[in-house]
Amino acid sequence: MISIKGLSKVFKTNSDTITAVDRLDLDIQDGDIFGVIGYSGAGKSTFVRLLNRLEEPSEGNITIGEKEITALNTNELRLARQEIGMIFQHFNLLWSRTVKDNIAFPLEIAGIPKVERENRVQELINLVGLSGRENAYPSQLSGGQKQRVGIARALANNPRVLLCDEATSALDPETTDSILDLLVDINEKLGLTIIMITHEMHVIRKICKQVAVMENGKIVEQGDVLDVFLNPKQTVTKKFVEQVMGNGTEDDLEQLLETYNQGNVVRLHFVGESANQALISQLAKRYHVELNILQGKITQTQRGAYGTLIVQITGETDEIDKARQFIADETSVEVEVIRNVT
Ligand SMILES: Nc1ncnc2c1ncn2[C@@H]1O[C@H](COP(=O)(O)OP(=O)(O)OP(=O)(O)O)[C@@H](O)[C@H]1O
Repeated sequence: MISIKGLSKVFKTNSDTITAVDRLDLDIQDGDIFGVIGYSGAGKSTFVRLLNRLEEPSEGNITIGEKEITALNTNELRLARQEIGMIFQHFNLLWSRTVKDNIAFPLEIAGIPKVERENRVQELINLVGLSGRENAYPSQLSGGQKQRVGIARALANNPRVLLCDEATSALDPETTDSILDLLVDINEKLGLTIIMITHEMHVIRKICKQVAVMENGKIVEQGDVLDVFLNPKQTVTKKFVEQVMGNGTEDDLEQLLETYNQGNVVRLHFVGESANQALISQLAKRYHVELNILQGKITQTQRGAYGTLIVQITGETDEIDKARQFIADETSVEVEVIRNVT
């Protein structure tokens, strides 16, 4: 577990004192993909850099596993950092070194013998999907490929924790998704803990299990991603949820019901359902009903699907009842009846 207690960072400039991280407490479970989201200036980068002491804390404790990171001397910290990999928004690669030499770099520093090093580099190249690009230079790679090199390099010494500071913010949406898929794959294969710093709710939605929302150096809301999506409490959290779900206002329901003036209309609430895509087609196959999706938005999280659909159901009453019963008995989707025609 990663345990953070009373962590603060105060920057003092000639004219100003800025508290970037403010008495922060947080526990992160081993093997988790933990997201920290916040707007620019919230203190996310400072927070993540405190975890491996790229920034020295002004106050507080950080414990990773059995090691109290904040109590280590310089030598101990150098060794501990081998267990904490990090990737960056702008990759931070060595431009004069090839892909394989970039990945070998932390192994050289750790004093790993040449043959072992070469084997490990090849293993990492395969893991991140860069076979065939071993001898390319960073300038010859796409953004996504550069981040793959960054990931391979961060994993070289088998870390227990991977810190990701806006790791996909410089990438287009498609490349972002492929890098996020790779991170999930690595989390599952290697079981390491991933901490993702981001300002994009899409990143949280797609891969995180837990999320903390940061504002003014503090964590203002925290929990299971699905719970936070379902029930955002703080204004800042609501804004982030709107990034992926819209503002939740439905078209005028009265008007919708007037336009579709036949049959039953239900609102289906998906709260972590795993088989949502199949649900509508299953209902249509199993029962003599016709289903017409009138409105709605479903989004996928690591904890399942979340969102609502407004669906018109036409057919014989007993078939409609059976279809509704099926949803209630066999799925976690909640059915709210908007119009009941008997
Ligand atoms: N080295 C520094 N010296 C002085 N102030 C700093 C320093 N680093 C960060 N800050 C200040 O600390 C606050 C938090 O910055 P930080 O970069 O951690 O936020 P962030 O949430 O990561 O935002 P961004 O995504 O824009 O980097 C900001 O007000 C910033 O100006």
